[in-house]
Amino acid sequence: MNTNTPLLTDLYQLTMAAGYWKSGKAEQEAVFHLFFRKLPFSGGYAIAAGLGDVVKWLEGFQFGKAELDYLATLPGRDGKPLFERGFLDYLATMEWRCDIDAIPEGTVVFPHEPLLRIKGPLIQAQLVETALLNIVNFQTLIATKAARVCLAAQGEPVLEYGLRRAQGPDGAIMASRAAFIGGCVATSNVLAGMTHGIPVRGTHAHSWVMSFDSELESFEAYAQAMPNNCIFLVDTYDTLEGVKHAVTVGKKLRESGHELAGIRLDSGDLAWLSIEARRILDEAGFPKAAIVASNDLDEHLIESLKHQNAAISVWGVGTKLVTGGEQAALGGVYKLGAIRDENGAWDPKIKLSEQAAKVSNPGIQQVRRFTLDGEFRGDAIFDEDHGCPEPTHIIHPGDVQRTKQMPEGATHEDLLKPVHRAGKLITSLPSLQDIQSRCREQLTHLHATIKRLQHPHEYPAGVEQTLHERKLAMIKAAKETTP
Ligand SMILES: Nc1ncnc2c1ncn2[C@@H]1O[C@H](COP(=O)(O)OP(=O)(O)OP(=O)(O)O)[C@@H](O)[C@H]1O
Ligand SMILES: O=P(O)(O)OC[C@H]1O[C@H](OP(=O)(O)OP(=O)(O)O)[C@H](O)[C@@H]1O
Ligand SMILES: O=C(O)c1cccnc1
Repeated sequence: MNTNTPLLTDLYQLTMAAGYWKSGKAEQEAVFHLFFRKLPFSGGYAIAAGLGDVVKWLEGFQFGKAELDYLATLPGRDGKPLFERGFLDYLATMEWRCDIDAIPEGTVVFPHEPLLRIKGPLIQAQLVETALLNIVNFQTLIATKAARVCLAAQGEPVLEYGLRRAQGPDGAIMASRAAFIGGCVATSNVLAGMTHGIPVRGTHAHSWVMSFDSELESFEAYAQAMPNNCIFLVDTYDTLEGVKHAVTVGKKLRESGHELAGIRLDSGDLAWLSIEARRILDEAGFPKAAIVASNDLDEHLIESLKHQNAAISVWGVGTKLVTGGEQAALGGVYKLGAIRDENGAWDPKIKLSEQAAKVSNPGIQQVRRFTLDGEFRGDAIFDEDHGCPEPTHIIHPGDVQRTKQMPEGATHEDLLKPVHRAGKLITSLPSLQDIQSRCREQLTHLHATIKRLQHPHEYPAGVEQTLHERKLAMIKAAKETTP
């Protein structure tokens, strides 16, 4: 199915677009920000991901004949066409003309920070909301999960095994991409390998063993067929007997000039079995044979197995990685920050809420990150139109009592970088490998307490004080004028 079309959207984006067109607001310049309010997995950080696919999706942002013909068939509540011909003719000539600034993929990010900023004709910036959220929410969720899993594995390789249990074919490809960004070294998903250049790896299933009269016979046949990819799944009948069969075949492999790459454990007590398997392999002269483990793993189980001194050297993680496990979605949102008035001045916009953390930030936002002694020390969300005063004070987005000054002597960097200008890509996008390296490097700048799984320390990310004060004034004014 081709999802590279502007129809990958909610109908209400198109009804609003028709409204903007009809009321003469379509071309009015607006700024939207895409951000999330709450970190996933009760964690201490998230990893930005999805921008590469956003850029690809926007390459297909044209209303072609098929799309327009379909839209022309949609009925309103009275049975007459929902969309006027004039509006559809306008869509037919539409070309993507917005500016995009984005936090590069693989960057550690925090609540309320715009991951994407879209500036351009109101109608266009509005029409892309749903697809951008779909792409960025999912990939940021999975890249974050992968980073957590990989940190728990303490640098040992993590393989992504999720295709069979992912949320559909497209979700699986995006999950493989995001999992690689978060630190997985390879995927079992061959199409993701071809599409994104992710290394592919694989062992064999229980069915292979079961299709032979004995396990030993199955390993021997596999060694004949795949002498350069021998990782035997040893738990079909009796795991430690399976390890011994792997050793028997490993010795024959060696005689033919090949090496036993390892074994895979997929059930039972993975700590005890891995320790026993390691002993058998070492004593038989296979100290380099890897022990791969799989079976419903996630970051918590991996951390527990590490505490139990499991002798696992490669981690195969599927379902809980590619689906997000305990968290099915990242709740990222897309909000209007400002709109240009008739005089050409930016008019900041705010969405009110009873909950402080749900009141949107007004203006044209940028994120400034402060680094001291190689450690990320805090982020300030500020309005680019007003600048970021120094020294910089930030206010906690959900609790105005909590303020913090960014440390003196810290260096700083603005995280949102130009990607599109007037609809054209003006930067070269990094390779997936470079994005993965960035993610790994970024995580080294976070204090260990922010990365721990249980009750992590909260990273200081907040609204710059003068922006906060303007926001308070806008809330007050809005409450006074709202009937
Ligand atoms: N030492 C361990 N400590 C904590 N959890 C473990 C340990 N060993 C295995 N597990 C996990 O316990 C869960 C249950 O594993 P177990 O193999 O007993 O059952 P299972 O998944 O039903 O087995 P099967 O795959 O054969 O159906 C799995 O998620 C597995 O990863
Ligand atoms: O547990 P996950 O993290 O989702 O990892 C993927 C799982 O998929 C396979 O099991 P499956 O029973 O589908 O097939 P197999 O064991 O016969 O290979 C594999 O053995 C893993 O257990
Ligand atoms: O290659 C493997 O071991 C594999 C692939 C997919 C799912 N589970 C295991």
